[in-house]
Amino acid sequence: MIKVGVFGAQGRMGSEVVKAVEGAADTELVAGVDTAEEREAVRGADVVVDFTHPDAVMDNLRWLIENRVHAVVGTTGFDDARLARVRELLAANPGANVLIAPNFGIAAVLMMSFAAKAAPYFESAEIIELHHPNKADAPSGTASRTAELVAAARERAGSAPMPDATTAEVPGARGAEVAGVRVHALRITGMIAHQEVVFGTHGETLRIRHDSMNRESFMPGVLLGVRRVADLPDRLTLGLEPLLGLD
Ligand SMILES: NC(=O)c1ccc[n+]([C@@H]2O[C@H](COP(=O)([O-])OP(=O)(O)OC[C@H]3O[C@@H](n4cnc5c(N)ncnc54)[C@H](O)[C@@H]3O)[C@@H](O)[C@H]2O)c1
Ligand SMILES: O=C(O)C1=N[C@H](C(=O)O)CCC1
Repeated sequence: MIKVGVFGAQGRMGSEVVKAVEGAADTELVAGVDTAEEREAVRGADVVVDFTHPDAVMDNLRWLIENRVHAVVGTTGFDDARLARVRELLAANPGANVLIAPNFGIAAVLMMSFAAKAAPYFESAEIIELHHPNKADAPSGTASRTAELVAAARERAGSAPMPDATTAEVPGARGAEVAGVRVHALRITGMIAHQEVVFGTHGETLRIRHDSMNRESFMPGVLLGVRRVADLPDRLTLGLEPLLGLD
């Protein structure tokens, strides 16, 4: 039995994780912790899953790493500075591995992988992400990672800069730029998590779309992370790709 704790247990994702951990045959819930509750409640857990808030996750990670508890992190908002801090904490404290994935949906991971594969074949690539309006961060972690993967694939292929004649712009009309790729974030009541990567070249376009219809959709990926995090070859793993044989 893998002993699991959940940070953000009262939240939209955390409450699904609690159900998934309780429902799986090989995992056992030690405790769910939410705001203002004591992290000590998860002591004894082999793995803690964090779906909290970008403002909370770094201190949670520090606590887990210092206490040698493996971490499976779905909370978004990671940038290079945050990742450098996590590496620093891991270097100073033996014992715990960390898996941070911006999206635990298996189909979402495939969508990112397919987008990276397609990227060198098109002049233009832009990303539209659509989420529920309670989301704190924009653009989404998934969109940022997709932009980075697309940019890296284009760079490896020696792609020319994307054409764009815009000289007059209402601020924001062309979206945000992440690794040189335009990202457009929509916040729409009734939606959960959706993304379309739009590619174009002369006479042809390709749109790669992913839709999460509910939050259960993330649970197979979360449980995969819980089962594998302790044995991952690197102390810090980014994305579910290596666990799916995709990188
Ligand atoms: N990686 C993925 O597949 C994936 C999927 C969905 C959401 N997310 C991300 O997960 C995060 C949470 O999303 P959500 O929709 O569940 O949000 P939510 O607001 O519904 O839930 C977050 C919960 O965390 C709690 N919380 C805040 N600070 C805390 C702390 N210090 N300790 C313990 N609990 C704390 C809040 O009270 C809340 O109950 C966001 O960053 C979101 O982008 C990632
Ligand atoms: O609901 C959210 O918030 C989600 N966040 C992740 C992101 O930022 O990419 C994944 C999808 C759901």
